[in-house]
Amino acid sequence: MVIFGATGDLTKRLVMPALYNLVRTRVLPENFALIGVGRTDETAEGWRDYLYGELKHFVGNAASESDLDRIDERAWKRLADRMYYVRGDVTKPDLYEELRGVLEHAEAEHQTGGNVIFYLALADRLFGTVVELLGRAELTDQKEDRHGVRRFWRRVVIEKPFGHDLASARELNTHILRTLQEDQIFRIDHFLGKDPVQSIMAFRFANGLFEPIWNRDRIDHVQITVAETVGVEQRGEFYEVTGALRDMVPNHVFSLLSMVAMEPPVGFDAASIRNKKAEVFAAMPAIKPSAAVRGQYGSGTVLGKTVKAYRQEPEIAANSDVETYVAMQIEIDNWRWAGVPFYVRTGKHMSQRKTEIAICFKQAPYAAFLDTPVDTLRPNWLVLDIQPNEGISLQFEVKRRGPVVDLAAVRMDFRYADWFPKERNVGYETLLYDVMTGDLTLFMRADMVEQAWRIVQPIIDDWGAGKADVPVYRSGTDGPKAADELIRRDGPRAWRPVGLPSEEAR
Ligand SMILES: NC(=O)C1=CN([C@@H]2O[C@H](COP(=O)(O)OP(=O)(O)OC[C@H]3O[C@@H](n4cnc5c(N)ncnc54)[C@H](OP(=O)(O)O)[C@@H]3O)[C@@H](O)[C@H]2O)C=CC1
Ligand SMILES: O=C1O[C@H](COP(=O)(O)O)[C@@H](O)[C@H](O)[C@H]1O
Repeated sequence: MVIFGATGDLTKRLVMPALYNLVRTRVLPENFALIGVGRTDETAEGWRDYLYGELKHFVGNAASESDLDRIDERAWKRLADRMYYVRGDVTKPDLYEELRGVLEHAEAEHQTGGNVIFYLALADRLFGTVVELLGRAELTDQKEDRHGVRRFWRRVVIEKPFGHDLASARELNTHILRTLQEDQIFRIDHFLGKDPVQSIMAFRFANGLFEPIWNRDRIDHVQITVAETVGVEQRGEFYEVTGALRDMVPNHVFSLLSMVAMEPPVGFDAASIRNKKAEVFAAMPAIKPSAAVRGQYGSGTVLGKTVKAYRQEPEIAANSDVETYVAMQIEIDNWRWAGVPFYVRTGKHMSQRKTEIAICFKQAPYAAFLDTPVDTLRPNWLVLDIQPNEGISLQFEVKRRGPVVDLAAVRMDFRYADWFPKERNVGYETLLYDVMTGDLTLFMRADMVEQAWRIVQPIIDDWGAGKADVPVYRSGTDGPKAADELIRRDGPRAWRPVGLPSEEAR
């Protein structure tokens, strides 16, 4: 594997810890090598030492507190012994000649068989250039024998954001497809590496119970929430040209939505699953600006800590109108979902970190209980908790104990932690493993990325026109008031509270 961007944040935070975990659990075979590329004047030894120092902070989800600082030295050594560093500028063709030499050395030394993953942990403006230069140096050519059987493969992992809008995403696809075949391209979305997200398909399609009610007959609406407590942190420069909509919606939020909304695939191969997800995107009309709301965090208190307003953060313009919160109503025009609104929202500096998909079922049509008007019955909620709690819960009505009929909403909970031992993983392990095995299921195809941008393009255009001020919401709250009005427009609906622990959220 060649990591372009070896000295960057993503490499230390996610890619290296995931590789280390794959080595530690012996998923990664011995015949591999890792080549880091960066502009920093560094040696292989210096690069290894730096990453070793960072590993303990990011290796994640330790089974117990005492495991947090503990690194399996033998596993680390297996990895470190196979690490190389190449200093160079990815926009300069000579780098790729030097890289070829190191790849040949690694192949001879570690019997890699010629298979190479190029991981583009770089700013998105460099994606097209790097792929083009890899191609010109013939490093993306795959070798087949005279019977057409592949002797070795070359794959490219591309980070997000994949484009800034529909036009740039199309342009980038056209650019990289001049060099690569679609099945060499792994457009990564780390939300799909999260176990509870992958589990959505198992929940829907491995149980006979839910699918018959998973449609417009029984479902009133769906809410998807990706609430964060973090602010823009040190990423001001990136965020000022990105904002919450581009950063989260056409990628992470739509990935969650497609898992919930897709039809059952005919098989569990990549093509079948990606086709079904692509059909969902194709059925989603472009979102009208009137169905979207944005906000920007002001100062406030998040988890007991006083925080600054977005406009006071480093590298942020004092008059910035970039959104840190977005909520919207989405339609899916197909047989299953016609008339069922999907409300999605995501924001920074909200009251609590919580990602959940909540499915609200239609209320019972009539109350058979004396003195219980039908409008006091609560709807059933099925909630898929993605993070930080991982689980699934179902809310329903029961009768309280006692002589009178008095109804109460209760919940049946499944928690991953109660059933399965906690694993030390950072979420990228599955995705990297899938790249190694050539499984494209969890990666976005060119047409899917373009559809996603098509759907949000009218909002990008409208907000980019700077016609209106961005409403400010207080940090530590659940977003701007306009979002509450958005969900109330078509019926007596309300957002589920973010601020309460999910155990209490009703
Ligand atoms: N950080 C994160 O948590 C996440 C990041 N991403 C995506 O991953 C990608 C990388 O992000 P991140 O790691 O945060 O960015 P950083 O700015 O931290 O790192 C950028 C890396 O690119 C290298 N680089 C930049 N220009 C060149 C060049 N011309 N030639 C060679 N190397 C170059 C830098 O090398 P040097 O410093 O040595 O110059 C550095 O290693 C982005 O697309 C981002 O959107 C996606 C999800 C999460
Ligand atoms: O890609 C991104 O995702 C993170 C949220 O990911 P999580 O796994 O920590 O929930 C988000 O903070 C960041 O802005 C965005 O670029």
